[in-house]
Amino acid sequence: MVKKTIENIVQWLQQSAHEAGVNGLIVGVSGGVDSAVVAHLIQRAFPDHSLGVMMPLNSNPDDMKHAAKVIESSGINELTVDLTETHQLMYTTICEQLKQQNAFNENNDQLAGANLRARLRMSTLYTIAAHYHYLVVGTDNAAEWYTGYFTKYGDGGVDILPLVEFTKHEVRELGRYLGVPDEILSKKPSAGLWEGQTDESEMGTTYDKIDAYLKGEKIPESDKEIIEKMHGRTAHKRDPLKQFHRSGK
Ligand SMILES: Nc1ncnc2c1ncn2[C@@H]1O[C@H](COP(=O)(O)OP(=O)(O)OC[C@H]2O[C@@H]([n+]3cccc(C(=O)O)c3)[C@H](O)[C@@H]2O)[C@@H](O)[C@H]1O
Ligand SMILES: Nc1ncnc2c1ncn2[C@@H]1O[C@H](COP(=O)(O)OP(=O)(O)OP(=O)(O)O)[C@@H](O)[C@H]1O
Ligand SMILES: [Mg+2]
Repeated sequence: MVKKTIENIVQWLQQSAHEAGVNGLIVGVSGGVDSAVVAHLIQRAFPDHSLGVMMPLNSNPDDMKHAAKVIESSGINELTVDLTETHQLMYTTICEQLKQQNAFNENNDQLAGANLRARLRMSTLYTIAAHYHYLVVGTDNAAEWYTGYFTKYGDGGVDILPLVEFTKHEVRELGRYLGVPDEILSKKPSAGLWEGQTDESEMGTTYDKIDAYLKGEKIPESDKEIIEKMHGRTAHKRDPLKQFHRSGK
């Protein structure tokens, strides 16, 4: 069953690239399980034309060690671009201007800086992809997609999304079959956007609950409320065309 699913995704990746007329595929490799699975899948689809990019940015050294393990376990080609200085320079330059205008908002500082990280990674991937003539592959799974737990035009700014129908549990199953190292399969999901961040503590619910809810199973009312609130608030991320002004002319 998992074998067939993987064959289908690999075929779909090959077809997507051929239809787009590109030579191969690229993904950001964070040391987390979602990008680990995507790295293994794109390597299977394009053994000689797949690239994993590690983009440390004040990153937890363990995450970058895990990312290096994924490069090894998948056999994907690798590139590293350290974005620490770029981010610092860009964010402080912007904040200096905001402070001069009295518009710097302390409450939104952490999230604004965090989302800039995700958007710098997106820009880096597209710049590299243009040189290689590759498509940018995203890593969002069904739980992240439904809850909108990603940065619009950051990690959400991609060309194709092979895992968008799979729950977090299913992504781990795919990873186990593909040979993703155990320590990556069992680690706590984190966006790594600030120190100590974990997805579940930020969201206030768990992937197990979101997965169960997406499968139509019963979950506590309080978790359902959190999930539906996130879903509603992030509709604009899943369908940006909805935000276009239409005059009817
Ligand atoms: N109704 C509406 N119509 C059109 N646009 C709307 C809108 N409401 C907000 N917006 C726009 O959207 C922006 C908010 O969305 P966005 O910029 O995405 O930011 P936001 O959703 O506030 O934050 C991103 C979330 O995703 C998490 N994340 C990010 C990256 C990676 C991962 C991970 O799991 O690895 C997780 C991150 O920790 C955070 O909780 C607003 O600033 C506004 O510009
Ligand atoms: N340091 C990084 N280097 C390269 N890519 C990164 C880095 N941090 C995040 N990304 C990209 O952003 C994506 C979104 O991060 P996310 O945390 O949702 O996925 P993950 O780290 O692969 O898995 P998990 O959700 O289990 O942590 C990653 O899959 C990866 O493609
Ligand atoms: Mg992560």
